[in-house]
Parts: sequence; C-alpha cells; structure tokens
Amino acid sequence: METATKHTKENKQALKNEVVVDIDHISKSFGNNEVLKDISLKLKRGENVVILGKSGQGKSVTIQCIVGLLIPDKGIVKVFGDDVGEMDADELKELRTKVGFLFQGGALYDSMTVRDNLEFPLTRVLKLTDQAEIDKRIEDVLDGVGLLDAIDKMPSDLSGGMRKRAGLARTMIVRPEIMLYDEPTTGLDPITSREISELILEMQKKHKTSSIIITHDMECAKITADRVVIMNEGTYIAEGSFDELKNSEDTLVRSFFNETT
Ligand SMILES: Nc1ncnc2c1ncn2[C@@H]1O[C@H](COP(=O)(O)OP(=O)(O)OP(=O)(O)O)[C@@H](O)[C@H]1O
Repeated sequence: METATKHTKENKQALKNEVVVDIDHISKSFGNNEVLKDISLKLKRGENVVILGKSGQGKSVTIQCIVGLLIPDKGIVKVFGDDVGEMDADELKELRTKVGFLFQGGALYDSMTVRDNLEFPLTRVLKLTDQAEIDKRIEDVLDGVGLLDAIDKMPSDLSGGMRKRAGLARTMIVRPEIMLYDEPTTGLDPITSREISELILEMQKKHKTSSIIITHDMECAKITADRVVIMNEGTYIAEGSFDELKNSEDTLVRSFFNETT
C-alpha cells in the first residue's frame, strides 16, 4: 500500500515535470533578417510561460514554429516529445487539435453566429456528431467566458472584448492541452484586459492547460505568468518570476517593466 502511494506521488511529480514543448536551439531568418538567434525554451505541463519583448522581436515567429506554420532553419521544436519539423500533414493536423492558438486578430468567421463559430471546430476538427453533446459543450464554454447571452449574435454585433472572449471560447472548445496566446489583450480597455488575463489563468487552473502567452501587457504578465522570459533582438536575455525580473539588477531587464508600468 505504501509503495503504491509512493508510486502515485512519483507519477504525479513526473507528470508535473513533463516538458510538453521543447524549443531546442532554434534559429530563423527571413532573407537577411535574422529573427531568432539560437533560442531555447522548455514549457512544462500545467505551466504558464509569458514571453515579453518589444515589437518585431520574433515572439510570433516562435509560436508559429511550435505549431509547424514555420520551420526553423536550425534547431528542433518538439511537442509532447515529437519533432514538429518531421511531421507530415496528418500529424500536423493532429498536433493542432492538441495545441490551440489565439492569434492577435481573434479567430471568428464573420458570416456565422457565435454558436456556429463554436460548432465548427467540434464537427470539423473533433468530428463530433451527437448534437446534445455539441450543444452542451458550446453552452459550457460560453458560460465559462461569460458569453452565454451572446450565443445567437453575429461577430459584428459583439464588442472587441466580447469578440476576444468568443475567439478564446472557440480555441478552448476542443480542449487543447497546450494554448499559445499571441497578444491576448491588445486593443482592449484595462478592465476587459484584466478579465481576459483572469480567464487565461482560470483555464490553466481548471483544465491544467500549459500555455505560452506573448504580451506587452504587464498586468496580463503579472496575472498569468508562472515564469517570464524576456526576448530582445532575437535571443532570450532573462528568465524568472515576474517579481524577480521586475526587481532585477540588470537595467536592460528592468527597462521592460519601467516602460509600461
Ligand atoms: N512570414 C514572414 N516572412 C518574412 N518576415 C517575417 C515573417 N514573419 C515574421 N517576419 C519578420 O520577423 C520579425 C519578427 O516578427 P514577429 O511577428 O515574430 O515579431 P513579434 O516579436 O511577435 O512582434 P509584435 O509584437 O509586433 O507582433 C519581423 O521583422 C517580421 O517582419
């Protein structure tokens, strides 16, 4: 009995330490523009990592490499232990059911209601056919983001913050194990930004999702991050908790916080 308990504890610990995304010394250039210079980052199961950096530093390129939308010139990206660069089209499709990404513009089809936008990934990606299950999933996810009342609305009838929440619901509905957020609060007022950041945190706590969050928004970083990585001129210059980096002795590191807080 004691051994069984010990094993369970060890298994839990092993799961917690499991690296779900392993970015191993990747570099990426576009012509003469060397965007990523030997970047490495490990995301553990259940962890929220925030990447902070100024505009045009290659943060979005990094997350596109994780889902195979871009292939690095050098280095390897592994997701759940599998090399993304080696995946064929079917494997990439499968990968993208486990890795949800929310890009800056959100991801809604303008010609569909909120309900139809959410039904789409369930029937097309997960191939669900049971209408009762589909309806339940849609209602649950909308309830989670506080948008149940907007179920029959068109995206054009939603505010920016509501559209962002609907986009988040659309990504979350397939229950991805990993979430990649590219500037999730950009263009939102401070109250809505805080709501979105809290939803990201809730998603982590409720579903044990592992996430990479790219942001310029210091409050979003403070709310969501277990660990912060600072990206400057194509490399990572510092890594630590939000407070550690905010109070860093390195003036360059501190400048990322001073500019916006
Ligand atoms: N597909 C592409 N083809 C050519 N250049 C690209 C491509 N994608 C990104 N770049 C270039 O890579 C650089 C980094 O872009 P990226 O979008 O990753 O920046 P970022 O750090 O996410 O900045 P922002 O916060 O402004 O989105 C930019 O100079 C951009 O022009």
